[in-house]
This record gives sequence, C-alpha cells and structure tokens, in this order.
Amino acid sequence: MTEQPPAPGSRGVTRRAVLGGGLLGAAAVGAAGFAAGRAAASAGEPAPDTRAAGTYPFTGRHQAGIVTPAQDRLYLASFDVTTDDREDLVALLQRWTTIAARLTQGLSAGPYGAASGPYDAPPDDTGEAADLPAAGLTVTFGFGRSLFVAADGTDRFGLADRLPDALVELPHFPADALDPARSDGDLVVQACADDPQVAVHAIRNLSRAAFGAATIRWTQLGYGRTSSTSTAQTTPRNLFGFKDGTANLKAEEPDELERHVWVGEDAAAHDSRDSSWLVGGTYLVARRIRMQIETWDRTSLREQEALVGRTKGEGAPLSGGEELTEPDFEVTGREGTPLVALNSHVRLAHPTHNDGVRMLRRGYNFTDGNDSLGRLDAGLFFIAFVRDPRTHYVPMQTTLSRDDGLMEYLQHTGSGLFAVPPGVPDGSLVTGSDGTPITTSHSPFVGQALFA
Ligand SMILES: C=CC1=C(C)c2cc3[nH]c(cc4nc(cc5[nH]c(cc1n2)c(C)c5CCC(=O)O)C(CCC(=O)O)=C4C)c(C)c3C=C
Ligand SMILES: [Fe+2]
Repeated sequence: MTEQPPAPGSRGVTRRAVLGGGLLGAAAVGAAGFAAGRAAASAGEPAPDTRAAGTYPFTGRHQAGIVTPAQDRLYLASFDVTTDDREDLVALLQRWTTIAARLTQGLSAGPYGAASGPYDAPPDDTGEAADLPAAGLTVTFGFGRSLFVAADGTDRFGLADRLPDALVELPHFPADALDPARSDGDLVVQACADDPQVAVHAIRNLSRAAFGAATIRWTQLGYGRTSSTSTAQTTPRNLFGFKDGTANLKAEEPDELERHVWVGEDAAAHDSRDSSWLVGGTYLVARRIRMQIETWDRTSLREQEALVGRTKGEGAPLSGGEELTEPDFEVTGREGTPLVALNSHVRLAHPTHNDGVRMLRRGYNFTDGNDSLGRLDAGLFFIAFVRDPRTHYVPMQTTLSRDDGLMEYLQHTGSGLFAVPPGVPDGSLVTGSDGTPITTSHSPFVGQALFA
C-alpha cells in the first residue's frame, strides 16, 4: 500500500512547525542551536544528553535508540505479522520508517496531523502528543527468527536463506518461567523518550499503521532507565535500590562498540547463509525479569551488598574504592574468602569471567500491578545490544541463571531475541512538498537490504 502525499497547497499541518524544508522541527521546542547541530549528525553517534534538546537524528549508519543516551521511558512492542504477502510486509516497513522518521523529529505521524486532514476521514495522527515536544524519542526496529522461518520450518516471506546464524532460538535457562504471551514475535519496535506519552503515542501510531499486516503480540512499558549509555549520564538505580549501569558499555567507546555491539563484515562472511544485510546492525536481547522485591526488602543490607558485589550507597565494588573503581576479585577478607563473593552478580557478569565479553545494557524498571497475594509484579525489563547472542549473551545468562545469588530473588517471565538492521542512510528519505518524510512506493525502509 502506498500513501499519497498531500496535494500541493493542501493543509499539510504538522505536529509542530516544519523549518527550512528539512527534517527539523526541533527548534520549535526551544533548543535551536543544539538541535540544528544534531540535525547534521547521524543516528548511532555519541551524543550529549537529549533532555533539553528534544530530537535525535533518525537516519544514519546505525539505528538510533542503541547508543543514544538512554532516555527515561520505554514502550516496547513485539508484533506478529498477519499477512503472508511479502509486498505487504515491505509496504508496512516503508510506512513504519516514514512514521518513525517523522515522529522522532517532532512531527505528526502523517502529513495532515491530528486535526487538519479531510473531515470525513480518520485523522492521520491520533493526537495525544500534539502539544508535546519530541522528548528525545527514538524508534528502533528489529526482526525475530520467526519472520524468517515459522516453527514448522516454513519460509514465510522468502527470507529463510537470509537467516543469520546468530539469530538462534534462545535455550531454556535454569529457573526460566517464560510466558509465551510475553515472549518472541516477528517484529519488535522499541520506542524510548523522556515523556511516556510520546513513547506510547509512537507505538500506538505504528500499530495503527500496521492494520491488516501485523498485530501486537505483547508490549512492555518501562519507567526509569536502569543503565547509562553515555559518560555524560548519571548512574540510575534499579528496584533493588542499587546503582545499575556503572560498568556498562558507553557511546564514548567506539572501538569497544565495534568489538561487542555492531555486526561486522567478518561475522557475515562466516555465516552459513547470506546475512550481509545485517552488517552495521546488532541484536536486541529482551528479558522481562520479575524481582521479588518484598522478599528483598526483608533482606539485610550486608546480604544485599554481598549478592550484588557492590555497596548500596555509592555502588563501589566490595573490594574497595569508588563507583568507577574496577573490582579486584582476588582480595580476601579476614576469613580468607573473597570480598566480592563467588556467587555475587558483579563477579559472575564481569568480562574477566566471561571470555572478555561486554554488552550494551539498556534496560528499564517496570511495575505491572500486583498478584493475588498482593505482591508487586515489578522488576527489570532487561535489554541488551550485542554483536552475537551466542557468544555475548547465552554463556553469561547460563552462568547467572545457575550460580548468581541474586537469582533467588529473580524470575524471568518474558524473552525475545531480534536482529536489529543498520540505519536508513542519511539523505535517502523521500520528502513531500513541505519537506517532511512521506511514504511512496519507492520510499527507503529499515532493513531494506534484507529484501534486496
Ligand atoms: C545476562 C546478563 C545480565 C542480566 C540478565 C542481568 C540482570 C540484572 N542485573 C541487575 C543488577 C546489576 N547488574 C550489574 C552489573 C552487570 N550486569 C550484567 C549483566 C546482566 N545483568 C553485566 C554484564 C554487568 C556489568 C559487570 C561488570 O562489568 O562489572 C550491577 C552493578 C553495576 C553495573 O555495573 O551496572 C547491578 C546492580 C539486576 C537487578 C538484574 C535483574 C533483575
Ligand atoms: Fe546485571
């Protein structure tokens, strides 16, 4: 399906003013200098905290929302593709790409906006973000294994010979209690913003644009980031009350990102099928981890710190020093036992105990009501971006699930693994008469190389 751009002279009113015929609109939120500078940059580049500025570029070598400084809010949706027509799938990705490009720049989902289109048609934007700034919105797309091959082996869209080796079915880890209704999916859309209404508006409008082609399988709302992805950010806290994200990979470490996050030519060259379409992309691992916070809250401070391996106040390793001091796993206490305990989370997750592996964590706290015993259904929606889940996630999760003392308080209730294609190239978006992105039959889209 192809949307028509508004006719010349029609009321192409957008969520906010369109400036200079480009992909802007950011200046309208009151940070013109910063936004103008950022507009020339690409998605996926290190950037200062967005809070004041409002927009991140949508296009670039990598998709935004990965090394972008983690915003405060998340709304993530997994979709099942309902069409079996490859052209419908491509058209969906074209619509999604255009809408994401628009929304991330503070524009309405469609060229008319919520209140200015033809009176006898539904508005092309749902309207609840009409007066809100872009709030640092990023939209990141990924493809699940089931998009390539169905459970019965069917090649659904002629993509089976493009399935990357690393897009595996994750194994069952000890103590997994996964709910199929909160797991997997053909497509994933991660919307992050500093305003929850902006993130929800993005998913709602993308879901609306998927009508007839894909339906939502599960979603997760997250508040309160549990990681820093830039050295410019302070370290936040998770629902156990501990600083989380201290030793995370950061945007300011480009060499480490190449080593641990971005899929390189070398990976594609060694694959058994043609996965060159994923070069410059990554993998998104999602785990919904429920935390038994009522039990945790009755646990002594000594025990809490021992299980994490860091102090609760400053987040310093128990071997000594300050938050950013590297843990020393050899130091022992009076009884001759290591100060950073053998079953502590930090020891078991540290690169020295995982073949040097690091990951870019980008998780969020969640609270989804309560169970029948009055306990909060709360926890950490773990998201990590890695270059190969077989080396960078599965071994670490296997160790943690088996040996991590924290596991006594954790239950994994949802799971997903998605291949995240590279970004849409700068300057490739098709724009209408008002200079804003529109969908045509030749619009570029996220993951286009997969269908080439
Ligand atoms: C498989 C990977 C990981 C899962 C799942 C995971 C869950 C999880 N983590 C915390 C709390 C903390 N994690 C911390 C560090 C840390 N965690 C992982 C990996 C997983 N965590 C890594 C790779 C690291 C860094 C290790 C290092 O290099 O030192 C910390 C310490 C502070 C920090 O560095 O971020 C905390 C605290 C919870 C509560 C949780 C599940 C709910
Ligand atoms: Fe952790």
